[in-house]
Amino acid sequence: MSEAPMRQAAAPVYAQVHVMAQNAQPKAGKPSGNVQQLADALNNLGRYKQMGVLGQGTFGVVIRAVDPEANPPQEVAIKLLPRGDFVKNFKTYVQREILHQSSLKHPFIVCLKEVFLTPTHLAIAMEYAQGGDLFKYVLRHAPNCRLPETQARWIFQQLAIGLDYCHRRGVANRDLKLENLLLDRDGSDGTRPLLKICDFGYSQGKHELNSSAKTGVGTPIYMAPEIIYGGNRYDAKKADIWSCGIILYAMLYGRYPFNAKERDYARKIVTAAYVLPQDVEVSDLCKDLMTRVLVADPDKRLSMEEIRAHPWFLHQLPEGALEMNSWYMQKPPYLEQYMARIDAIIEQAQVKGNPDDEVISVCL
Ligand SMILES: Nc1ncnc2c1ncn2[C@@H]1O[C@H](COP(=O)(O)OP(=O)(O)OP(=O)(O)O)[C@@H](O)[C@H]1O
Repeated sequence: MSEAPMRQAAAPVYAQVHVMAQNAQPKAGKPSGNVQQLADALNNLGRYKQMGVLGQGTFGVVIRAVDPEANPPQEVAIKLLPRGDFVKNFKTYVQREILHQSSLKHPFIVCLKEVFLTPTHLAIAMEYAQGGDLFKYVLRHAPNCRLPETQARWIFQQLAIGLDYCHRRGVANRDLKLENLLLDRDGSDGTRPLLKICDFGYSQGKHELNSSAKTGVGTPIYMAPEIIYGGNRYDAKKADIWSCGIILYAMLYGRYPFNAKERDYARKIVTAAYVLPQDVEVSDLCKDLMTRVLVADPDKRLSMEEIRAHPWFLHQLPEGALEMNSWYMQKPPYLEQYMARIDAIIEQAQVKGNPDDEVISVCL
């Protein structure tokens, strides 16, 4: 058996940033997660009211807060990155996260609301997804950590539609995984959660997509064969589609198709040597789609268009879902007008602030 049990995926690998992270973190100071320190940082803004800490990722602490000035008051999630060396060392990551994600306005993508600078932190306020991440959602389906096929299809449909929109906008995510897919509710009341793709820190933008990607990015067990194989020239959109196949597999079987603990797991990914467990009942149509997505050769892998035309994908797809991206594409990317101000904030975030500095902010 080569499949792996459901464990939190290892941190993403980003050939340059990852090495930098390892070298720079002690000096730059990883966010401590100290609640009082975070509260102080927010008090300087005097607008958001902190409600608790949601978690800490590789690049920052995320807190839950309320915007009391919104009508009605609105819950938000705020990612806090310490000002100074930290932002300086991870400037590319920070720029990608803010610039790419703020150009994406879609119901299946976490919406960035405001970027602001406190004396201590660069803060990114975004839509709060109260259902948590898909990894935990799948784990809650005890005892097997598997979603019923209809539920997995609903999530996959949203993922494909959200990702299709990103790709049409010229953005490839490059770190799609269960942990980076959030849900607007936990579904415990029987309603179907809406998916929210988040974390665009490793994404590739329009200007970069015209040429192929040059940096091997992603989380190992979700990484496409062409990245592992060569790593220096690949189509990031096709690599995203592979990751969707891994996500679908994990939702259905409650395990991953490849086991990063095995010595030859990289070879298995490169040759797409995975098995479909026989102990789980999955329809033939679903297996047909999954095995045509998890194809080692990116040229033979299903394209987004082909996925969207596949009968398993189309089954029980809500009316109008196929057309919704054309509608969202009509909305002009408003980003240009904010670009200079966002750049200025990121520039300023590379130096530490003073306690009496005025808070600078851009609403997106
Ligand atoms: N908009 C949001 N709504 C609700 N929870 C969120 C939101 N954004 C992030 N979180 C949660 O906050 C925690 C930290 O998120 P973050 O994106 O910084 O790191 P990560 O995805 O866990 O790690 P990494 O950046 O290393 O991949 C995670 O548990 C994540 O689910």
